[in-house]
Amino acid sequence: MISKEAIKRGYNRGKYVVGAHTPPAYAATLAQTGTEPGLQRDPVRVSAELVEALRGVSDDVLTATADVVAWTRDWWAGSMMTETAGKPATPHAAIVRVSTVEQVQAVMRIANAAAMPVTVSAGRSNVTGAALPVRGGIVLDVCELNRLVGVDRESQIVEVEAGMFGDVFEQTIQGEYGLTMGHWPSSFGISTVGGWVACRGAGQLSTRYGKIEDMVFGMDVVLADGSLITVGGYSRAALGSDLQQVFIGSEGTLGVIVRVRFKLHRLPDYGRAIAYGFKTFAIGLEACREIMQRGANPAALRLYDELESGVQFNRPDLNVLLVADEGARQIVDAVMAISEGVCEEMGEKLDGAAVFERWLDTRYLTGKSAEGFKRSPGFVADTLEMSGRWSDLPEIYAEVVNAINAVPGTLAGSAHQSHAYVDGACLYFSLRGEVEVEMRAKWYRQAWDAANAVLIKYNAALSHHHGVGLLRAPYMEASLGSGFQVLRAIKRTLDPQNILNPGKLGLSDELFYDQGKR
Ligand SMILES: Cc1cc2nc3c(=O)[nH]c(=O)nc-3n(C[C@H](O)[C@H](O)[C@H](O)COP(=O)(O)OP(=O)(O)OC[C@H]3O[C@@H](n4cnc5c(N)ncnc54)[C@H](O)[C@@H]3O)c2cc1C
Repeated sequence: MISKEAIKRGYNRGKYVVGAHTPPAYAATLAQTGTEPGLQRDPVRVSAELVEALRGVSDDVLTATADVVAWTRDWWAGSMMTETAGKPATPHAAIVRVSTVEQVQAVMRIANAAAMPVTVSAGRSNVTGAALPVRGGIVLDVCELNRLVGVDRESQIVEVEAGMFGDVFEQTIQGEYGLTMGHWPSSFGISTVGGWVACRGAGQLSTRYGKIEDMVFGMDVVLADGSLITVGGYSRAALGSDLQQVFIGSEGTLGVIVRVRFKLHRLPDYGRAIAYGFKTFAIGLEACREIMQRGANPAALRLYDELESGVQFNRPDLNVLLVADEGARQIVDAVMAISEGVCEEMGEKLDGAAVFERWLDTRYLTGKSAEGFKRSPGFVADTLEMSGRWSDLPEIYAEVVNAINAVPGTLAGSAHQSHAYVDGACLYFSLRGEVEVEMRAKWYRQAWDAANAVLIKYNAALSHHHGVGLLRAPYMEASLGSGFQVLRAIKRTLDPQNILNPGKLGLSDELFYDQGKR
């Protein structure tokens, strides 16, 4: 019912590009293309000879600066700040477009032989700079690698190529098979299924259907040397470490995901929603914890702090909680009975139908973190989603909001709880600042440094679903501690020349190329 509704109402009121990258709003305001890179270091140029070789094995190769700027633009605030200041993030690269697995393999063989960096690019809806070719080289665009391979109806498993966009994917499995994956990120129309896996994403109904790492049954990956491997493929297994999980969330640094097999669910017709208000965010969190720990898992369990409750539901006096579920009637009714029982003990009943309708109507509009604030040239808005234990979350909420608000130039920090588990939850913070245009990057980094210092202190996960990219790279070693060396070792083994998306996940951007060996 909530899943059906997403397709029925459409993404961003239909204002987006279907089946290809949708540019962020600021792109329409740019008068001209700069050529000096804002975020590239010593970019590797692709020689004319190599371009010819790539043309021979792909559908298209684009090298004109204006094309490269347009085809590497993403949704990260960092890219926006540099490009609107006259320096596009990554103007030097060759965009190589492919539509078959064999082409991906052929491109990787050529790149591997030349020790040429390759950055996989899909919907480019990431908000971390993850798909920016910071060392130049090849940008491998997989958006045309987008066929639905087939469905095993009995096992409810779909096989799909990585570049299919989320709206097309769900429309197809709902319309043709009466199934849903239940993965509903706020970017579902502008992101691809491969991008979901590569970033370890989460959808709005994750409390019932799980996060993307719970949904992948198996997948095929092309490695740095062009070889094709298959990982996963079992309901559960005891075959040593789970190799599939190594590639989920690897952000294009370990291989190119080319085909994914996902678990599906029957498309529900039944759903219900309730809403309650709480005096403090901490009490609201307590209610969420109780609901989860009493065994209920409503598809959406979302608690908004006062600032966001004011903007979203016109209730700045309360912390509004929406509990919504879909599925078999008996299960949904039981989940709602448990949830209602908890909320009655701690909160004030609100008009559930009105809160639910407002959420359904606005949840897929882009630019929500800026809502309620006046935009100006010096205005920057961004979001920070993390996860922590229930026992730490009230302090984390208060300390992160205080830390953001203490940075000069901040307009406001706020948060909602967006994904809940038995042991903890994801808090999704919004940060907005307004400073002199040339001070935006400084304000931005100070705000992120301040918030991450709190998260590292509590040993919380710095990201719950947006991933690392360039944005969180500086904090990765401090966050993962002694485990970080394992990530480095895996990277060295799978990609000894460091050609796959160098400089991301906090890993080195040093190339074999730099050592004068080519
Ligand atoms: C308005 C908005 C709302 C958002 N809401 C959510 C949300 O609710 N939940 C959520 O999880 N995220 C959300 N995001 C973030 C973003 O949409 C996700 O990270 C998404 O999964 C990225 O997919 P993409 O196809 O756009 O990938 P890209 O941005 O093109 O790439 C992201 C990273 O994945 C790598 N990659 C992409 N495809 C492959 C592949 N086939 N093989 C190997 N590596 C690959 C790239 O190299 C890059 O490192 C939101 C973003 C926006 C702009």
